[in-house]
Amino acid sequence: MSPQDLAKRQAAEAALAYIEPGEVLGVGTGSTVNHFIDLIAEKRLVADIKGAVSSSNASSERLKQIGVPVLDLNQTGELSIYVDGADEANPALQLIKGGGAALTREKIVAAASRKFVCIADRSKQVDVLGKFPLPVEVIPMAQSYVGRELFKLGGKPKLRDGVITDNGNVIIDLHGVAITDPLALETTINQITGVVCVGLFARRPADVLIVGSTDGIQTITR
Ligand SMILES: O=C[C@H](O)[C@H](O)[C@H](O)COP(=O)(O)O
Repeated sequence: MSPQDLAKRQAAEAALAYIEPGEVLGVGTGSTVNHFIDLIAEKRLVADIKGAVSSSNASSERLKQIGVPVLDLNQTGELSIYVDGADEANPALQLIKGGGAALTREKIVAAASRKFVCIADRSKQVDVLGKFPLPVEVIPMAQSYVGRELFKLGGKPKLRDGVITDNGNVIIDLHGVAITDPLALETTINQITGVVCVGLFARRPADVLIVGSTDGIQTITR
């Protein structure tokens, strides 16, 4: 396992402590979350979990494989805990997410959860968000229009080739914008017609960030 992968696994392992027995768990998407799902099985915690609401078809499949029932958010009500990774996190625990194209469902599950526990390796920590291209999920017929509107914001919008989201939409990645005011940019992009969701989690940041590294675990709480 690479040092980065090991760091992701360490963060994922620390997040197991947030699982509330008998509760429905929110589960995100990505390689760090895959460690979290695998660890639930390895540490024999499956029976503790009533079920999970998942943010992607990929995570749903992985959860079912280890025997965790995947539930419909419309049937569960508010969730106590949501565990997910991130592409970037700033000191206010605002995030860029969507490198795996799951941003919309991730934002929905995060919004419907009381506590959002974000797990990451140290490479994801930044002072200013925006080195990682900002993913925007867009209704396919609006992709050219939205691209032109995003261009006006000063960055370089690029269609993510060959990617269709679980919701049947496309992803435009906005490159080269240093996000000094995440709340304002989230609002601006949300208001572009044809945008389904922007992968900027400023209005709903993480509540806890667990960072894994070769030096060990660091837990940051908002
Ligand atoms: O759409 C994907 C998600 O936002 C992921 O949580 C994010 O891309 C981080 O993924 P990873 O854990 O693979 O670095």
